[in-house]
Amino acid sequence: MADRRYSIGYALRPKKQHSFIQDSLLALASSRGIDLVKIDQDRPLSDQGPFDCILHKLYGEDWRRQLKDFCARYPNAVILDAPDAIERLHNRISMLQVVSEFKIESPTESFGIPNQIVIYDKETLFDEQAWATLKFPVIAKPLVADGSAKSHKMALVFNHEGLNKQKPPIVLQEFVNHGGVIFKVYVAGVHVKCVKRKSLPDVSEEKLGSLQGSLSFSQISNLATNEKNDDRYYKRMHLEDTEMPPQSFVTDIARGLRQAMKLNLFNFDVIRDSRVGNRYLIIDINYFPGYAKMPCYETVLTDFFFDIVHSSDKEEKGRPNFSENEDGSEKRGLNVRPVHSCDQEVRKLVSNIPDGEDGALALSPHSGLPQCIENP
Ligand SMILES: Nc1ncnc2c1ncn2[C@@H]1O[C@H](COP(=O)(O)OP(=O)(O)OP(=O)(O)O)[C@@H](O)[C@H]1O
Ligand SMILES: O=P(O)(O)O[C@H]1[C@H](OP(=O)(O)O)[C@@H](OP(=O)(O)O)[C@@H](O)[C@@H](O)[C@@H]1OP(=O)(O)O
Ligand SMILES: [Mg+2]
Ligand SMILES: [Mg+2]
Repeated sequence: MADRRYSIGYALRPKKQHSFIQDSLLALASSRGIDLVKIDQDRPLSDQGPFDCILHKLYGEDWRRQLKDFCARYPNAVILDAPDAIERLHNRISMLQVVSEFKIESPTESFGIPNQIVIYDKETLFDEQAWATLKFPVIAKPLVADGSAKSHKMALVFNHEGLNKQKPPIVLQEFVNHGGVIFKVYVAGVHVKCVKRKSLPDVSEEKLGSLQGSLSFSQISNLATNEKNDDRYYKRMHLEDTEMPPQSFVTDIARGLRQAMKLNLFNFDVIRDSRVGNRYLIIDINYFPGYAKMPCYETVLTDFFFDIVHSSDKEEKGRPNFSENEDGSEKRGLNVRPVHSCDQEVRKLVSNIPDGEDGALALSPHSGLPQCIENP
């Protein structure tokens, strides 16, 4: 009997669809028995499918209702992810509260969040006592993180004068010097991948005295990145010398966050506190981020989809810990394999482009197709 095929419906905004649903992803998923099918947003969801799983990044009451109706009709379908779980990330306070909800054992590294307060109105903004516990510079971030352009508009505030311009409700978060490099950790179920990006430069005490008011910016780490965050990008952005945080440490944080939030698809931004060297601060968590910028995104996402549809076979659907071993430890997926040259693998699959000299390809344990291998 032919192997069963699985169908994953996706509902994304046009920009997201364009970046995420690439031919290379469709082809790799298809080769492993998974069809990614576009959901027609002009028709009721429950009239479409059936789908084994729904992948979505849409908001609003109508969409929630549609998901509910679909689940009533297809109770075995997996929804990635539950709207209530995603909701927590739409507020920058509840977003980071989750960081205190789990612990990890590490003899050398520690993690947390920067000092921060929330300001709901102008009066409190002018009330010195409210922010007496904070040290300048601070970053003023809109409290709401709903994906709108406005929700990404931030300001680096150097002194009291700079606070006057800010429009509550905002979070005031201490700016922590971190060497101008941010780590973005992409999570798809048990699969975890950390990349480096350019960030705001450090602000020295001497410079702080001479800086006026505030400086506005938006999505700084996304500048110049519609490209993959690979070695070429690191070289161009002079990031190649920055040491990565230990992979086991970021994987442990990813698992803690995933289980506490009950989310499968997110990334989190981490900075390394320059004053403490081995202390890491989580500053942002995003639902369904720009995975396509991650090296090997096709392989990571296909592995994840494979986990999901096969765990739903075993009626473990929707559980964030679907891929744990019997003793409770996680199957690490991508993390345990030495990897290099992933684009080649996918290009070969899509268009039969032959391997170059460095195209050392390993065989997939599942399909016999070449696996994504990354630079060690
Ligand atoms: N506490 C902090 N200390 C130092 N730099 C920070 C801090 N918070 C934010 N930044 C810098 O500001 C940038 C934007 O902040 P943040 O990630 O919170 O915004 P965002 O709009 O939610 O970003 P994204 O595009 O990742 O969703 C970060 O990438 C980092 O460069
Ligand atoms: O495309 P979307 O609108 O989902 O934008 C998301 C963007 O992904 P993109 O690169 O695909 O644009 C993400 O970038 P990376 O962290 O991966 O760099 C990050 O900025 C999210 O915060 C954005 O989601 P939002 O907060 O605005 O909902
Ligand atoms: Mg961010
Ligand atoms: Mg964000």
